[in-house]
Order: sequence, then structure tokens, then C-alpha cells
Amino acid sequence: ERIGVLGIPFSKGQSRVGTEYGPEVLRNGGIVRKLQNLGCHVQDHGDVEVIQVENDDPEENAKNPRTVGLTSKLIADKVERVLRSEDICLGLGGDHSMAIGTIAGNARVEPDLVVLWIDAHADINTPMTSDSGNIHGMPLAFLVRELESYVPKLPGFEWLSPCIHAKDIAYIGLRDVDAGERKIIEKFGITAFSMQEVDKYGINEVVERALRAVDPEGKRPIHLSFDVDAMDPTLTPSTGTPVIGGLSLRETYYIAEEVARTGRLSMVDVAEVNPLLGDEKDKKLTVDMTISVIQRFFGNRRGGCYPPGYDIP
Ligand SMILES: N[C@@H](CCCCC(O)O)C(=O)O
Ligand SMILES: [Mn+2]
Ligand SMILES: [Mn+2]
Ligand SMILES: [Mn+2]
Repeated sequence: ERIGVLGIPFSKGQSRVGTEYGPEVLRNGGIVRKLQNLGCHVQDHGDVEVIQVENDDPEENAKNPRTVGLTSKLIADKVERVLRSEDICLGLGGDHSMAIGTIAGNARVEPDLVVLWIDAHADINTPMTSDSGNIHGMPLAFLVRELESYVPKLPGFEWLSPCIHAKDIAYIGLRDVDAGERKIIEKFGITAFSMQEVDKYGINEVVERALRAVDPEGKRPIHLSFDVDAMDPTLTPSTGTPVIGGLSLRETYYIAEEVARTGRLSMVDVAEVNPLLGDEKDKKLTVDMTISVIQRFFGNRRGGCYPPGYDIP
């Protein structure tokens, strides 16, 4: 597999400083070398340029709309370019508004993609249903065709057209969903496995049902958007919106190993690492746990693995 690593040092989809340092701490944690050690061909494509618009007043309750919208366009353009030359793009964020651009860019190359959204949150508020006005809680609302008439065209978003259907999305890990989001999930029949279903069916059954729901014939490219707050905060404490009762390390490994096993990964987003939150121990734990999960999206299996073509001497 050819992997293109892309840094997305962005934080304006929410109000805390720090997610702009996500790419830096993940690179410093050795992610590129660790993927190369798995036998992957890894090319680091550097960072997306981030736009900072002055006097970027809220619009329809959404904060920093121009900054988020214009940066999202640059993200989409860069992801499209990376995926024209690599098999998979690994997007290191950055807050979860990054997914507006990563999914829009991926969909230009893989129009038939499906989205697996691993997150404590549904991230599908419209500007009107959001309590916070933070766009990192809205990315999917800008991308889902069925929501187009419910989402105002914000300044900075003129370039974006919705590119996925509600039926192409499956959630795993939900445990903090707003009223408007729950209504949207039910109204448009979005596949959603909260932590309740993880407890009810077990992670193996949940992953199998999620994949079958969005891609019953097992042939569509997968955009996997991983918010590190999907994991229990004891594992990834340095994140902006932690919610107790999250995925265990083993459950998260299992999701990554099973998605890797499809061989149809097109893009992996890694969102919401905020190294400024918590103490040094929290930061190191968060980075180490996140990197260990990323390795399992790219072939590191608990049963062991070896580089392509390897045989015993
Ligand atoms: N649902 C909340 C929390 C969103 C958390 C965003 C994270 O999952 O990317 C909101 O809309 O502000
Ligand atoms: Mn391709
Ligand atoms: Mn989240
Ligand atoms: Mn999220």
C-alpha cells in the first residue's frame, strides 16, 4: 500500500487552542517510521495551508465560517491531489471540521465511497440545531445530500456541494448525541451503533453490521473518520470533548483491524488530538494510543505481520 500522510493543523472548528499541534505531536511520535516498518510505502505530503480570515463573525450561529470554509476547500484540493498519487491518505488533524474537506476531496477521487464515523459524537448538527456553534460538531451536515435544504450556504462554503447519502454513513461509538442529531439519524435512517449497541452485540457484531449496512456487496471504498474521543478518556485524555464510557483499546484495535482487512480503505482521518490539554503524561498516553490504533489501520495485526514478499531465510 502507498500511504500519503497529510498534516491538517487546524483548530477553528472549535474554541480551544491546541488541535493545530496534532500533526506535530503525531509525527514526533514516529508515525511515519512506524508505518514504514510495517512495510508500507509512506510519503509525507507536509501540512495543508490554513487560512485565517479576519473579522470572521459568526453566521447563522456557526463560528469562524469563512476560516473553516476556505481552509476546508484547501484540504479538499490537497486530499484529492494526494489520492491521485497514493492508495490511501492518512489525514492527521486537527479538529473534526477537517472531515468537511477530507470527505469532499476523497469523494472527487472515489465518488462511491462510504463513511465509517468512529466518534463519541454524531458531528451532524446543522448550524441551527447546534448549541455550541462549533463547526467540528457539524461536518457531516455539510456533506449529506438529504440535509442540503436544512443547511444554509455559509460564507466560505460556496465551493462545497453535498457528496454523500445518509445511507452511506455508519457510526460506531456514539454516547453524546444532541437532540437535533438524533432526529436527523432517525429521520434519514443513518446507521448508528452507540456504545449501548457495542455493549449489547459486542464489537465484532457491530463492525460486521456497520460494514454490511453501508456496503453489503463489500466493494465500495471506505473513508474512515476516527475521532480520538471515541476511545475511553482514560486512553485518550488530551482531547477537547471527552466523554466517559468509551471504546476500549481492544475494541478500537478490532475496528481498525477489520476495516484494514477489507483492503478498501481510501482515507483515514485522525481528529481531535489536543496536546495542550492535560499534563505531560496525558499527552504522551494520547499520542501513543492514537499511533498504536493508526498502525492497525495499516496492517499491524495482533496476530503478527510481516512486510510484503518476506519469507524466512
Ligand atoms: N455535539 C456537540 C459536541 C461536538 C463534538 C465534536 C467532535 O466530535 O468532533 C456540538 O455540536 O458542539
Ligand atoms: Mn486510488
Ligand atoms: Mn467527538
Ligand atoms: Mn468528532
